[in-house]
Amino acid sequence: MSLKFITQKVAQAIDEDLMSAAGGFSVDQLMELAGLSVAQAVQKTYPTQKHPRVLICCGPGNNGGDGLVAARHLFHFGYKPSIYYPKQSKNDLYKRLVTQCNNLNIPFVEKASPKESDIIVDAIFGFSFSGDVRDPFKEVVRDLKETHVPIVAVDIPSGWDVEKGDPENQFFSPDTLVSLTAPKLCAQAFKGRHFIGGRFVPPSLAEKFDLKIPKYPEGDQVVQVQ
Ligand SMILES: NC(=O)C1=CN([C@@H]2O[C@H](COP(=O)(O)OP(=O)(O)OC[C@H]3O[C@@H](n4cnc5c(N)ncnc54)[C@H](O)[C@@H]3O)[C@@H](O)[C@H]2O)[C@@H](O)CC1
Ligand SMILES: [K+]
Repeated sequence: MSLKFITQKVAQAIDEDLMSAAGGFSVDQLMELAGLSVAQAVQKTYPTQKHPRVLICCGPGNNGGDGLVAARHLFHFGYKPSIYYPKQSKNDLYKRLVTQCNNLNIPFVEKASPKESDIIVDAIFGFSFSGDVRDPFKEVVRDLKETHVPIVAVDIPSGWDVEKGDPENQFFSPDTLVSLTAPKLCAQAFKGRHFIGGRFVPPSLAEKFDLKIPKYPEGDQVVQVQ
């Protein structure tokens, strides 16, 4: 089945539609399902016994929120997550997600150390990223290019232009990408393992934006498309 790759504007419009009065969703709900998708993609690809230590790098927006949710699910799946979250949001939703992780004794680390992990989840930037990477994220994005630890990117590989991707290979290319709702244009050039997640799109919305949502197997929250 062919996929529909969407622009940054369309990704934002879908998000707004889902959370409009007509769409009826809250951001918490969507983030919960997005984070669960990411955790499932990790669990399907990197078994707990072989890859217990997961470093989750979280950015300041909703992509980072997906990472916090994924950390909690990964803990319950039997992994040993740790979280690098250098620019913590003061928004109530994020504070609650941090509390939930604290209650599981998931450590928040001062520095992202790829060497001390078996998998890295890149939840730094999503579809609202633009321009050049600014601090405090320059160093971690650079470190991710140098590591050989497998990286699972949430929605967009951080640093990549949402539409143009990374034509000059300036940034890391993840082993696995979990596109939420629908892949963005940058994913057209992606050659690695590719999942679609975020199983919350009603058929009417898929039709409105002409999305080609692949068939999810049974109760799975992700479907592998490449
Ligand atoms: N509709 C969907 O499919 C859903 C999307 N969700 C997630 O939400 C993401 C989008 O979230 P947001 O719109 O909050 O945005 P992002 O999480 O993409 O990032 C926005 C944040 O990054 C900062 N930023 C942008 N460019 C930067 C740069 N060059 N250097 C440093 N910082 C920069 C902004 O100041 C802002 O704080 C998606 O990619 C996805 O992961 C889910 O949480 C819920 C459902
Ligand atoms: K990301």
